[in-house]
Amino acid sequence: MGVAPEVPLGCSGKTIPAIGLGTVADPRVDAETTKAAVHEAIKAGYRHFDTAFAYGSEQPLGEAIAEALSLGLVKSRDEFFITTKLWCTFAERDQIVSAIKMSLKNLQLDYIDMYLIHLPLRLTQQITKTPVPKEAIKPLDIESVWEAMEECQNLGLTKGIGVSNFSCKMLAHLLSFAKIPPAVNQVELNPFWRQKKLREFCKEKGIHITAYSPLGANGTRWGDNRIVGCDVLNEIAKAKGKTTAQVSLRWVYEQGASMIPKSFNKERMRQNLDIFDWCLTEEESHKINQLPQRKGSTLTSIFGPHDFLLEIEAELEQDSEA
Ligand SMILES: NC(=O)C1=CN([C@@H]2O[C@H](COP(=O)(O)OP(=O)(O)OC[C@H]3O[C@@H](n4cnc5c(N)ncnc54)[C@H](OP(=O)(O)O)[C@@H]3O)[C@@H](O)[C@H]2O)C=CC1
Ligand SMILES: O=C[C@H](O)[C@@H](O)[C@@H](O)[C@H](O)C(=O)O
Repeated sequence: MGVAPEVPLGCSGKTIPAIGLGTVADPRVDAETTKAAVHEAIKAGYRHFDTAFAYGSEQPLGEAIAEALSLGLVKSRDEFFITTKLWCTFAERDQIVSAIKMSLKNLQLDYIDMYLIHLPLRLTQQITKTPVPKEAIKPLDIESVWEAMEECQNLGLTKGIGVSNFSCKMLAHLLSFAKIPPAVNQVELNPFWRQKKLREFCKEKGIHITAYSPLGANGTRWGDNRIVGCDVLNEIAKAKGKTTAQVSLRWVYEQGASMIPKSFNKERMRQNLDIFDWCLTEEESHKINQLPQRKGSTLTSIFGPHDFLLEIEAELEQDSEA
């Protein structure tokens, strides 16, 4: 296995590597660059990778995995933990099994480890430009969509199923009818978006949280340097001989979540793995827990300022209240 410890996947008895590599580059990069970054990450010890149909990174990730297996860098497919996501244009009962099969083909895999509903909404058309027209954004028929997600797991196309960007309220509704409960909710989680309510709810219900944008998406269009440039985190980092990025990732790990920081830079991807043999003191955690809350990526910034999206955002924001 890789160098990252495994953390429990809720109460399932299964585990997930505590850290994985995110694969969305912004600005977007070509497939060869993504493939080369994944190759470097595998050499550094990463075994958990996060992708999505929408990212366009499934194919280069699949190629890098196939190459690592054929070179003997990794002995068996089972050593990897691969998450991918159902895109909103396929979020309908009768399209989901073919959507996962498409992702499997892109990834050159027989099964996925974790298949997530990417967002709590459906799109009736591909996004060609933003803002997306209001009439193209529809609510998710979660009961029938989840039934198809369960079918994916029952068919052996994925080992686990879960969701992404779901609120406590959405999860409670899902749990009320799910035959297979969601194993994961992948959400933004970092020292500036601490998701206290959501973390407590998920802990109680046995739903594992995976943190996206654990570094505040530094340098991307949907993020900024509020984490890597934060004086409080910087002070803690200096005292420990670490970087602010490492302090942020360590804080996420100490909340029991797994995380998927993206770095396509050889040194930084290695730096991000080096967070497991030291810890934050109570005082340091206390300081972090006082930082002002500010969410990075929002649905309205991706799709446009539509009322339905504003309602979802308001619901998601309640879950990060202190
Ligand atoms: N489910 C969802 O809706 C979402 C999922 N995601 C997933 O989560 C992943 C990670 O989230 P993302 O939003 O990309 O943001 P991150 O918080 O992981 O930040 C990534 C940015 O930080 C930089 N960076 C990485 N390591 C360091 C470091 N040690 N010091 C300073 N800067 C660093 C990277 O640049 P560089 O490469 O140059 O190092 C990159 O620009 C995505 O790639 C994607 O897989 C993301 C958003 C939404
Ligand atoms: O086209 C839209 C994009 O795929 C967007 O929804 C995602 O990139 C999301 O921000 C994520 O990173 O998961």
